[in-house]
Amino acid sequence: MSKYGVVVMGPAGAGKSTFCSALITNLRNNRRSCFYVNLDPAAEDFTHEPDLDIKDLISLEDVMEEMGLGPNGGLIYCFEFLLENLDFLSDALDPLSDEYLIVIDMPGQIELYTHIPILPALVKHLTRTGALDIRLCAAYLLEATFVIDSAKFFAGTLSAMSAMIMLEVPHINIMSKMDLVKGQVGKRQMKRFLDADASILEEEEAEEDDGSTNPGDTQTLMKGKSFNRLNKAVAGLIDSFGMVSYLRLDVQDEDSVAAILSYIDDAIQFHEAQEPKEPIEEMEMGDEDLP
Ligand SMILES: Nc1nc2c(ncn2[C@@H]2O[C@H](COP(=O)(O)OP(=O)(O)OP(=O)(O)O)[C@@H](O)[C@H]2O)c(=O)[nH]1
Repeated sequence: MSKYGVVVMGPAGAGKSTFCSALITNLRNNRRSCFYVNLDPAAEDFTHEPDLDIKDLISLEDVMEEMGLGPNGGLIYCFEFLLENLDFLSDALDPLSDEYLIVIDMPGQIELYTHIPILPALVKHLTRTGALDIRLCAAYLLEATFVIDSAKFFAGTLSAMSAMIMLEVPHINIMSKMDLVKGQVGKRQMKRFLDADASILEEEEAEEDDGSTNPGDTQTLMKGKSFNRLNKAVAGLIDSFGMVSYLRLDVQDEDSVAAILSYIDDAIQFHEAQEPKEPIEEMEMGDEDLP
């Protein structure tokens, strides 16, 4: 048995910090030990004070001021600095006993999860056998009201998929802010997206062909017949990964938070049962892993 943790990711404003807070409340109410790590160097207000805060190592405000960087460049700089100072994490996480769930709140800039190797290097450090050896699960949040049309749904799902491929840890998708999906039409619409398949695009192409529309959901991924094959290929790709299932989250509803927590527990245990442990020598981080 080892320590385990969840990395909470997703675009800006998706509800990551609110979800972390709901998760911590649930864990504490059930007398489970948790350790809250804030890795957003710009985050200010917290419902639960972080046990470890990247701002104690480096703050985005200072970096922007002193290095003359903008918010995105500044964020990358903060993470590069964190990677050069991994003892900041190790010193705090290493002494924790095995029953702790470590909740890691990430910033909303999705480039961190999609195309630069910073987060994979960080995850490697956290999970490395013989070092911190934390069993990690990734939770990727997308906001329900944002993904209620298929263009945004597929764009969001592709970014979630990209994070999954980059990190190589058990991954769950979460549709957040479900309380904002109102009315029968909205709920019916959302049901199609919670467990979607490529046929969503086909249905919409048929609707466009016969001129009919679906309230609040009239876009295909890319409009126009010439894009039909590309739309289908993208949808088929997502389908083949089995990635288009979302857990629903309404932070006001404790049952939805508890259900997600049990998925996190299961994902980590399943992964632990499946994955042979990698020896520490093979996981040594080389220069090529660093950004
Ligand atoms: N109605 C509703 N609002 C929510 C929910 N979760 C978050 N919010 C609101 O959405 C806004 C953004 O929430 P955060 O938790 O700060 O989102 P975040 O993903 O951490 O944001 P960044 O750190 O800026 O990327 C806040 O105003 C929250 O109160 C939810 O489940 N329902």
